Amino acid sequence: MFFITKEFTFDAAHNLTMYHGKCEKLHGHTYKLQVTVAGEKQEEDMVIDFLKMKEIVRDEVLSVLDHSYINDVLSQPTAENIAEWIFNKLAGKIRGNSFELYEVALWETPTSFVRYRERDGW
Ligand SMILES: Nc1nc2c(c(=O)[nH]1)N=C([C@H](O)[C@H](O)COP(=O)(O)OP(=O)(O)OP(=O)(O)O)CN2
Ligand SMILES: [Zn+2]
Repeated sequence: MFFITKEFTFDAAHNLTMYHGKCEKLHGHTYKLQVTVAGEKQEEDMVIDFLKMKEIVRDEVLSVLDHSYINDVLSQPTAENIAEWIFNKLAGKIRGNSFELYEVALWETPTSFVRYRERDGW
């Protein structure tokens, strides 16, 4: 089993509406996103082409979130909810006979990140 990871960044603003503290105020982050696919090698001895991952993430995620106000997409845009939303946007697009989306990891700050997988037991 191989785990293929591609990394991205995007800039966005948000405020946590159901939160009492500094993050209820409007502020922004440069989010770091890692998308990981699990699978076996097929044609060209690749699991999935990094270029294909880049195109899918650009079309499905970055086109919506980069330079956005994330509350327009999610009413409570915690890192948890954003990572889950990204996973659900990508899962149907990154699926084949020999590979599938494994994990989305999302950094809100250099020291704070979440990882989301649809199921446990990998
Ligand atoms: N479990 C979660 N906790 C917090 C979230 C979240 O999405 N999930 N979000 C926030 C705020 O959005 C905040 O922007 C990030 O918090 P924090 O890591 O405390 O930010 P700092 O800039 O203070 O980070 P440092 O790297 O520690 O300076 C809060 N909590
Ligand atoms: Zn924040």
